[in-house]
Order: sequence, then C-alpha cells, then structure tokens
Amino acid sequence: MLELKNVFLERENRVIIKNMSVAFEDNKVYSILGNNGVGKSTLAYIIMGLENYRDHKGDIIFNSKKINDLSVSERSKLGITLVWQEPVRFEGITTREYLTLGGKLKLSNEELLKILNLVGLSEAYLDRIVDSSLSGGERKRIELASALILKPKLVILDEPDSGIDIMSTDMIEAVLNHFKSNGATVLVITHREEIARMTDEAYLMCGGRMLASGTPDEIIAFYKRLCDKCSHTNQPVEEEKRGVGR
Ligand SMILES: Nc1ncnc2c1ncn2[C@@H]1O[C@H](COP(=O)(O)OP(=O)(O)OP(=O)(O)O)[C@@H](O)[C@H]1O
Repeated sequence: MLELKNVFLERENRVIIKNMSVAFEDNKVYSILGNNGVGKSTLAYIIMGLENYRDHKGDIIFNSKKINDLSVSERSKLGITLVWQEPVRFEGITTREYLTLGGKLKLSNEELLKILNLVGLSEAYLDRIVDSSLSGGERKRIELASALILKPKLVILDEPDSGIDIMSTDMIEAVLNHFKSNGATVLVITHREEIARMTDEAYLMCGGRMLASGTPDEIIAFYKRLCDKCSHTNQPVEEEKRGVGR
C-alpha cells in the first residue's frame, strides 16, 4: 500500500503539489486523470524519488515504511517502478540485455517470449539494439515488457499508450491485468477515456491535488462536464471542489 500524507511541492514560488493526502491499495489499478500541467507527472516523480523531486514536504509511506529519504534505486529495490511517458534509449544494448538487466535476471527464452508476446512484439526483437532504429512505440513496448519482468509491487505508468497506436488498447489492458495479477498497486496517468475505463478506481487531479475520486465512469463524466474545456486550469471553482455526484 502507498500512502501520501500532506505532500507539498513548490517550484519557482508556484505550488505544484498541494498538501496531497491519498492512499492506494495493493492489487488495484487506479487511473489519474487531469488536464495538462495539473501535476500528474510531478506526482509520479515524487513517488519514484527522482533526485530533483525529493525536496517536497509531507511523507511518502510504502508498506508502512516512510521512504522520503530513499533514492530511486533504493525505492526500485522495494519494488517501485516508473514507466516514463517518453521511452528511453540504450544505445548498444540489445532488447535481451535490457530486459534481463545485462544478464543479471535469469530468464528462459520462453519467459522472455511470453512477456514480449504480451506487449505485441515478436522474438525477432530480442536481438535488436534498443536505440533510435526502433520506433517510439516499439521502445515503449520494450519498456513495458521490462517493467512486467520486474514484477513491481507498485508501478506508475505515465501515459502507457503514448506513441502506441490507438488499436492497441487490448495490449494495454493485458499489461494492466498482468501487473494486477501479481498483486501490484498500479497507477496509470492517462488522457484516454478507454484506458481510464480499464481501471478499478479513478482520480481527477487539478491544482496539484486530487479534486475527485470515484468509478472511472463517474470521473470521466465529471471531467467531460467540468474540465474538458476548462479555461481556469489549476483554479477549480466551487462546483468542481465539491467532487463527484453533487
Ligand atoms: N522544475 C520545474 N520548474 C518550474 N515548473 C515546473 C517544474 N516542473 C514542473 N513544473 C510545472 O509544474 C506543472 C505540473 O507539471 P506536470 O508535468 O506534473 O503536469 P502534468 O499534469 O503531468 O501535465 P501533462 O498532462 O501535460 O503531462 C506544470 O505547470 C509545469 O510547468
């Protein structure tokens, strides 16, 4: 379980995350929706503990342990993983080396193929170099495969479909279900309605805080009614602050 208690982050005298307190349970998939610039990726970086995001106030508690002072690699060792919005490149490393952490993870060909298959890639990709010769969508799939192999306890997917064709929503659903089947807490940052609908519970972010939570249907309806064509992003009006269903 992940708990955030009064998490607050400011940049250049601007509040980016505003006293956020929220808890995410194991074995559950959450979507986080919200307009551009409301703080979704920043929240992901704070949870992951990126170097420039550890100066926040408030506590990050993972499985009853305060992890504020842990580095990214220490958090990774606890089973926390972030799949970035922009897929990374590793010039000179094959997909097989990337997926097995340079051979540290002992995985059979069969296990590797099962995961590649889940993300819609064939065996031929195992010997490809993870560089710009792969398309953005292919690298994103490889990154998702890498996260699946790690069997994280908490995984944050920042726009898991970015760069991936719109027809691949089944693949995204299979990936989410796979994480969940390992008992993980899954946080999915998304702008896509179809992806939010795959999740168990949805949160709507605005002004660096969770404005509303509910079923994906409730939050999508709330978003469409009040946030879709918003002209005052990050400055919610009273009706929005009241949340869902009122
Ligand atoms: N280091 C920084 N210095 C100043 N402002 C920053 C910094 N990092 C983030 N911000 C600002 O914080 C706000 C939240 O950014 P963030 O990337 O978290 O938004 P987001 O909800 O993920 O948006 P998107 O949907 O566009 O990805 C933005 O206005 C951004 O410009």
